[in-house]
Amino acid sequence: MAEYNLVSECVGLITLRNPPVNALSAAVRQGIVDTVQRALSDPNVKSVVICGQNGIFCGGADIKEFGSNMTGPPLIPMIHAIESANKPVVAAIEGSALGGGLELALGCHYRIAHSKARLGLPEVTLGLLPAAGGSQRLPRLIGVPAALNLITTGRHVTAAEALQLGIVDQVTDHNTVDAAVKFALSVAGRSLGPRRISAHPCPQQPDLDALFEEVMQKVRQSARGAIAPIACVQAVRAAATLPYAQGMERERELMATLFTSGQARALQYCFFAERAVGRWRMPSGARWDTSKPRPLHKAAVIGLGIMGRGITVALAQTGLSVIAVETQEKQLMEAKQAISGMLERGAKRRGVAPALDRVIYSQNIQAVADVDLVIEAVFEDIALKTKVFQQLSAVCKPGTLLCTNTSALDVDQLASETPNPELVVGMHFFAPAHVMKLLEVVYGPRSSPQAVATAMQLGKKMGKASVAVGNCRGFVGNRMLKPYIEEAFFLLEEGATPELVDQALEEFGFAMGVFRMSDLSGLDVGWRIRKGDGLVEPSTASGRSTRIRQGRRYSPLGDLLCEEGRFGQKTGRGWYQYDKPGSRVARSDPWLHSFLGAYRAQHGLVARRIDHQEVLERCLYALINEGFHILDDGIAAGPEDIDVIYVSGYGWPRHRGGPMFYANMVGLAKVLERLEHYQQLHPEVPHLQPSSLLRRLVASGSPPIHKWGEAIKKLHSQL
Ligand SMILES: C[C@H](O)[C@H](C)C(=O)SCCNC(=O)CCNC(=O)[C@H](O)C(C)(C)COP(=O)([O-])OP(=O)([O-])OC[C@H]1O[C@@H](n2cnc3c(N)ncnc32)[C@H](O)[C@@H]1OP(=O)([O-])[O-]
Repeated sequence: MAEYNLVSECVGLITLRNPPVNALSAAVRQGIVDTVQRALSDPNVKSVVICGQNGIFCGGADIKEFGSNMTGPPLIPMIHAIESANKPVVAAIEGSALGGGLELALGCHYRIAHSKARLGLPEVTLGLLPAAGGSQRLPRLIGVPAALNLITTGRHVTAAEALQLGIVDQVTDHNTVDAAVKFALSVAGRSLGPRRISAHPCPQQPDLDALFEEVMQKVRQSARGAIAPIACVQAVRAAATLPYAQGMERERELMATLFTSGQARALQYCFFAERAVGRWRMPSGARWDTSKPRPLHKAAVIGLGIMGRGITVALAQTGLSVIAVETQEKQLMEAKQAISGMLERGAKRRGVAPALDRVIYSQNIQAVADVDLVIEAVFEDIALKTKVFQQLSAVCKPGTLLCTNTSALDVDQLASETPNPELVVGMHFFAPAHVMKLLEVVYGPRSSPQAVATAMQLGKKMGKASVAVGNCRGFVGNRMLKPYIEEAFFLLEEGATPELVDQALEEFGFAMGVFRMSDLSGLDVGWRIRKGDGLVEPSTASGRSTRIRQGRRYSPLGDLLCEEGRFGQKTGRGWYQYDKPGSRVARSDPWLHSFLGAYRAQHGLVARRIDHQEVLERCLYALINEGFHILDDGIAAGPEDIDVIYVSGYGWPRHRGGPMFYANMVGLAKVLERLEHYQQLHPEVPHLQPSSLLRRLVASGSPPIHKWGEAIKKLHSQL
């Protein structure tokens, strides 16, 4: 809907009305066509202002309409009508002007933005490109390099940067609509030819071919198989090399290749999934809109190792004052330096003053007596964490929320060490904690809805993708990672190499394959956990280590490498070799290949040819199958929770939607059939046994992902 008013006697004011972001739905588009027509045909009107209600200009095309037949007036002629108008049209930009919203503003003759506004063409993040003239008008307005950067990254720019780039004509700290109306009055009657961007020639670039070649190479590399960024470069190239009308035709052709693509559906699914996980529910029925978070003024972090330092920075950047506790003096001093450095760098990036005084350091746990929330981040040892929780229960004021950053230990066991288990939740951060987007908020059977609500709200304030999950071994992310890693080990036993497995996964879209990732995080981390589980056995006299443990197939390959001191990057040797300890460039290691050969010979294993398809099926379907178990256990509220966890914390390629969405795309029957196939070949591998939920979904005709709810009685999915 678009509302029309005559203001200041001769300015037609058009207000977009479609809460919450004034998306350009069919009704809004019709409203704009009608109101622009009305303004242009009203002789009293000398100029026009377009604005959005509720302090937001326009969030772009209505993404919810993409899945259905589009009705209503198309965007391109609507914007052309504005650009070719014979009266000046001024866009009053508050809040956001994104995608079709910015394209609408680029069709206007002038743009006035509030200093807090954000502008951008983020279509590439939805698997699309700016298809309402944005890929043709923006390069003409701000030049090819700047337009290429905005369109291929989809990043939002501040009003200040938009002014500097030439996207907007004026920035105001005051009422934007008033400023726009005043501006519109001042330009009434001026010639509009020079203000029609589509008529501008595209600023020529010296050596245009070289520029596009360089950008295309960079984009192909970072895209990791995503097709939209490539199409974005091709669309801007059309703007730089073709007349406007032909460029628009090229934009339309390229958009047609993207609009119905699986990648676009995956990326738009991620967009809505990231918003759905904020509307969390617990098996008890407690939910986001019935549980009031507790106000937080002061927080504390116990243990200032790598994780504790990152968590302290993330907390301080929300505006909270933080007590950072580390009992070891040397560790405390080093932490203080590291944290100050991270705060300064973060502040510089955000153009704000570093909040160094917001963090108070102490060696004494007594210092946290009056905080509202504590996050414990000490070494991953149950005995040590138990002691800390007992100390906190004695020191903290009544009602203080006690959170643990454990990545695998039992949150409810820690809760039972305190007089108020309802105040205990897990807040599982990912390294580096002030950078990584994902936060698993882990509730135990006794965690109160208020504790979960408070942790989820704090996660949102920290800019995290916060997902509420139930307490179980490895929670969601690490629990699914286990079968994925085990399958990778088994593939090595059967003839694969780390290079082959990693290449298959990286071509699929992962930033890093499982073995390069293992070298980065350190092989000793998993070794310590396997030791804790009683899985690691000393090599037998014959040097042959058993490959069945606790009744199932087990590959000791990782243990054997650790026994050799090969912990990965940190020791310069792991599944790959590195120039020196700490360097990051992985190179094939002949030692590792001969070690694998010897290992197979020792165990009477005959290497066979393994292709990328098998690597993907075994590693990804094992992980997905565990996802179905997690849904059936009610540990994750819905497939979107699992997918947001994997996309924002485990490097699952966003243009593949996430493990559960991918399974839906591949076809549940296919996933089931392949799991059954591999389970027959490897009966001693329980995680290949298809989950009963997967069987139920296939038996009920493989319903689309948003309908999985019915099959999972416990599910409280929202899609
Ligand atoms: C032709 C043209 O070239 C092409 C093809 C296009 O134009 S493609 C479209 C391009 N536009 C975008 O990529 C911008 C997408 N939106 C955003 O980035 C953000 O929303 C925001 C504008 C910066 C506000 O952030 P927020 O944090 O204040 O609120 P929110 O929680 O995010 O959103 C609040 C609610 O609004 C919903 N919503 C937001 N933008 C929407 C959109 N464009 N269409 C439909 N719904 C939208 C969202 O799902 C949520 O719903 P619910 O969960 O409450 O039910």
